[in-house]
Amino acid sequence: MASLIVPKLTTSSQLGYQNLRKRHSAFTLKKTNIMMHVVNHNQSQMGDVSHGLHKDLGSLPRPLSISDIVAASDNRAKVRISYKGLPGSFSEEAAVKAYPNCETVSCSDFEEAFKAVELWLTDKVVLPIENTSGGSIHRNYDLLLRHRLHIVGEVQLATNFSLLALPGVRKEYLKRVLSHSQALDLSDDFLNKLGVARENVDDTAGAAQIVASNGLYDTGAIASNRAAEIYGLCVLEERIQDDSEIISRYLVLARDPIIPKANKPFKTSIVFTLNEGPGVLFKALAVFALRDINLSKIESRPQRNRPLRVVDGSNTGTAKYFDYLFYIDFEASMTEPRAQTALGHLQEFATFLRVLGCYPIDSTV
Ligand SMILES: O=C(O)C(=O)C[C@]1(C(=O)O)C=C[C@@H](O)C=C1
Repeated sequence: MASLIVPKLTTSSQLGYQNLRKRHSAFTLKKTNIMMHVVNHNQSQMGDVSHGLHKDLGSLPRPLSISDIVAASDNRAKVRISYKGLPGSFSEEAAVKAYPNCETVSCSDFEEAFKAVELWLTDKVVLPIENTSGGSIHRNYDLLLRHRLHIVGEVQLATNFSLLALPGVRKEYLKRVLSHSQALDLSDDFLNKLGVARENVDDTAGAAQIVASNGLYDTGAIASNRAAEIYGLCVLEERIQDDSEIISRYLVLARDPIIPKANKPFKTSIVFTLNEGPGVLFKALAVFALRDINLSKIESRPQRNRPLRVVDGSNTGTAKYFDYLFYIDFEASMTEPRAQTALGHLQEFATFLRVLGCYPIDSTV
């Protein structure tokens, strides 16, 4: 029987995590506040010691504790959200859609964006997980398991790509186009007709930023209209993607899970492993069907730390099977008895089971 893993809160004394980009002054300021809190606290304690131990102990500053940090973050007016990319990227737009008054914190990769939450530098991280044209972003499924954050929300966003260039540049001047690899792939027909070279960069907004800051008159960028505004580029053509409509789905993760409410439809995401055998996956899926619980997504990923399972069959000899992790999203809240019994049932034969989060369904685009 699998044990249900209740993820632990990850805290750290590494508040001086230095690698995050400091483009947002508000973020740097807040970060400095936390740092200063720690530094001031230590300095005043040292001052007391140097003047002898005559002071009333009650008046000495208390050591900083986790509750101070929690209180500090609760008092902040704005939620801080880390994301991979530059301002103007689609991930940032997803963060703003979910939390319109948030402070967004740009990070150079997903690991950094996750670490920012784990080190209490930001409150949440936004992670693209799938889109209707490109499918699942597999690497990001792996991140869900590698980190101990909880999914607290999902965001669906219409993703429309535009061709951007410096003011005065016309399409026929362009020799190459920069963008995120997926944005280039999903605009394949348009780029073929344009007959330009393609170059991958980290994110769509990064492409716009490179064109603008280097004054590249022969280079276009595929990015959003918002990125055009931010980096002072012109929109040469809108909605250049091959599929007329692309919807991207992002997950929002935080250190603590949320308590599901009854007034909204909720979804639960889980990951589990199974033993080899006939019909085991069928049985796993049946625990939901039996309780009339709709599954909205199923994904499998290799178990990278143990990719092959060796099974010794008495008649068939030794066999090696690929070993998988199964990720499932089902449309029920963890507060519902049918969801709890379904997971209890699954635990009877799953070899590992973890609830990644329970969160309100986003049905808006
Ligand atoms: O490059 C960006 O703007 C991103 O945010 C990356 C992102 C996304 O996460 O939505 C953008 C568009 C692509 O379709 C794939 C990835």
